[in-house]
Amino acid sequence: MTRPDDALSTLSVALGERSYPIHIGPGLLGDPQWLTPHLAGRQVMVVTNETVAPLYLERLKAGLPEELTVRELVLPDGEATKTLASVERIWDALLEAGFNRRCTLVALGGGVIGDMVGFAAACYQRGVAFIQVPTTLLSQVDSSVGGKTGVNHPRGKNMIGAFWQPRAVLIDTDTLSTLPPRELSAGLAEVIKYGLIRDANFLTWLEANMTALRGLEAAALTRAIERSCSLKAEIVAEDETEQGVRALLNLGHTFGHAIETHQGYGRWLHGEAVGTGMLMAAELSRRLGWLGAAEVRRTRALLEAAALPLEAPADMTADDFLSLMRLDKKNLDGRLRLILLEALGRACVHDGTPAERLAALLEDFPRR
Ligand SMILES: NC(=O)c1ccc[n+]([C@@H]2O[C@H](COP(=O)([O-])OP(=O)(O)OC[C@H]3O[C@@H](n4cnc5c(N)ncnc54)[C@H](O)[C@@H]3O)[C@@H](O)[C@H]2O)c1
Ligand SMILES: O=C(O)C(=O)C[C@@H](O)[C@H](O)[C@H](O)COP(=O)(O)O
Ligand SMILES: [Zn+2]
Repeated sequence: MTRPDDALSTLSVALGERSYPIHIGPGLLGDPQWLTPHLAGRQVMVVTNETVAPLYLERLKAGLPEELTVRELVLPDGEATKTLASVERIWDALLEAGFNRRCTLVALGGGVIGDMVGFAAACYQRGVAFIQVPTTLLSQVDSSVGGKTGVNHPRGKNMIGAFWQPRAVLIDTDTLSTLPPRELSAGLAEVIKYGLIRDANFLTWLEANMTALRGLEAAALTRAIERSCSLKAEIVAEDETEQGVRALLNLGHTFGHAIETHQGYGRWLHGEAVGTGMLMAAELSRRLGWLGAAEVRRTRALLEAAALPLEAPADMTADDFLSLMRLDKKNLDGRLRLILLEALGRACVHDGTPAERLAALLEDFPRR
């Protein structure tokens, strides 16, 4: 039986009283039935950015009942704006509107907006409700789910933040029609991540469907979003605050965050840096004797098919990598903790990588 193209699906992030739904499908934005049940009270602040506002803000507002007090805040675009100063603008707007503890923040946009709005909600009057309405592939498959919120610091990525879960995640797959190809590829990096860490069958499916995904074919995109969200929801339900298994979602991120920070936030997209970082992790796993050369070639081919960069930045030395990687939040007691691959579809946390093996990888890994 084939699934109709306009079918909606709902997943759940199981966190007891704080459990929430992830609704996935086309046409969700303007339809009041999805947003309204999750509002905490009558005050709603929609936060978005200058790129997304002209595309989707009116559509979202059309789905809100008239009797609500609705305010909007349109922030500048870009990873470089993921700062405490931008979050202060959200708090200023809430105070200026006289919003109280029963207000709801709605994050309409990609992961930058989602992370900042979630953090603003976590702190405003010690915590108010928020809803994620992700509009990039990356935010639909990853950042909108799981409650990691926060901002960057000039010295390190996502260094300031809080765990704060949304009330709901509303994924309108129609929004992907306006996404630039480079952003689509960045999102595919996090999709590939799920296959690499936890689902070898999904990885095989991605290999067979990469052309359809890059061609924005609705059925393929929906399946990739559903599988990604389902894997993430499972992990978050098991380990909300990253005491154990959740760290696997960081595959490629120790290298990737170092690239993003070194290059100045925004020159490399998060997904691009993570894609290259995953290849670095796969190659290190091979050098430690866990992966075979053929498995690294498979990983590289899939990243290449997703049009992701396969080389590290030319101006980044091994020492640049190491000094930034030492700041990573996963490290404990001065030991670097890396997510490595024991097989395609199975990842582990490793804190015993010999320093000389890591240094050699960082020296040898191709640059462009
Ligand atoms: N909290 C988490 O668990 C988590 C997970 C992964 C990534 N992140 C964070 O997410 C951020 C990256 O998110 P991102 O890739 O969505 O980047 P982004 O938010 O910068 O969005 C990418 C670009 O696409 C534009 N855009 C958004 N929706 C669009 C649409 N439908 N059509 C056209 N353009 C659109 C945005 O304005 C922006 O220019 C990073 O800061 C990363 O650290 C967080
Ligand atoms: O949800 C998680 O857990 C992740 O690690 C998902 C990552 O894709 C995401 O980039 C996250 O923001 C990284 O978090 P950090 O704690 O390494 O900053
Ligand atoms: Zn990520």
